[in-house]
Amino acid sequence: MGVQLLVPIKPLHLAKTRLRTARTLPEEHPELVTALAMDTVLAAATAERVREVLVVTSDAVLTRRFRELGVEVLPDSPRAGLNAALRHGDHLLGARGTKVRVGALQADLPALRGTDLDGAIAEADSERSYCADRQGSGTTLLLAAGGDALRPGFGAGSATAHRESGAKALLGSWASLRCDVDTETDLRAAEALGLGSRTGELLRRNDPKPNRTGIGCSGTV
Ligand SMILES: Nc1nc2c(ncn2[C@@H]2O[C@H](COP(=O)(O)OP(=O)(O)OP(=O)(O)O)[C@@H](O)[C@H]2O)c(=O)[nH]1
Ligand SMILES: C=C(OP(=O)(O)O)C(=O)O
Repeated sequence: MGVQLLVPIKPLHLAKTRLRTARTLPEEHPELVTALAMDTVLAAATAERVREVLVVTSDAVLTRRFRELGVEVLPDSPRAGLNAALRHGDHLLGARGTKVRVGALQADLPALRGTDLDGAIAEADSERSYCADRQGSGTTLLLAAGGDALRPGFGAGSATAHRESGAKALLGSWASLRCDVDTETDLRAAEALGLGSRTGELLRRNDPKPNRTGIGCSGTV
């Protein structure tokens, strides 16, 4: 049957404000956010237990870029906020009559492996379930039970919120599914696991670090 995964992404000019890494130039930040999300979505699409991956966004550039890749994009909720965006996506699928089993996947999992996602979906069985991030506080994946509503509780401390709302904690190791990237430290952790090609290429292009001073920075000095 397979899961329909909603991947919410903020407008590029608002996204990933904590991820001001010195490894990309400020003007490259939208490209970094896009690369993280594309690596996430393309990896998720390789999972055998995933039927389709749908991006939820109001950003015109992201909409065009994902559609060019053949990924369906749902319009964001008129009401701001991550949980509203997810409820809106869930509602749109229900209204179409195409809803099977919905899940929400964070858009910042650039080391994701389809096999880890398959492992989590298998462990969830048919129950409403969540996978916490590597710190144990956030949530990287939330799966609804069967054709039920998703009931997302994302935000600070969402792992606890999801557990307290009755969702089952998924306990497998799945390092690539738990490694969401909010900070430079997270980006290094994802890199150690192996980044997807888009994020990896963007960072490699900038190694050694971007030269903001105009003073030579390659080779020895
Ligand atoms: N479609 C949509 N996605 C959202 C919205 N708010 C947050 N998201 C997405 O939800 C995910 C989790 O949000 P955060 O981890 O807080 O990411 P962020 O807000 O981009 O990062 P910071 O600015 O560093 O807090 C990210 O993929 C966001 O792009 C929203 O209003 N609409
Ligand atoms: C919104 C969340 O993401 P993050 O921890 O990445 O901010 C969450 O985990 O619920």
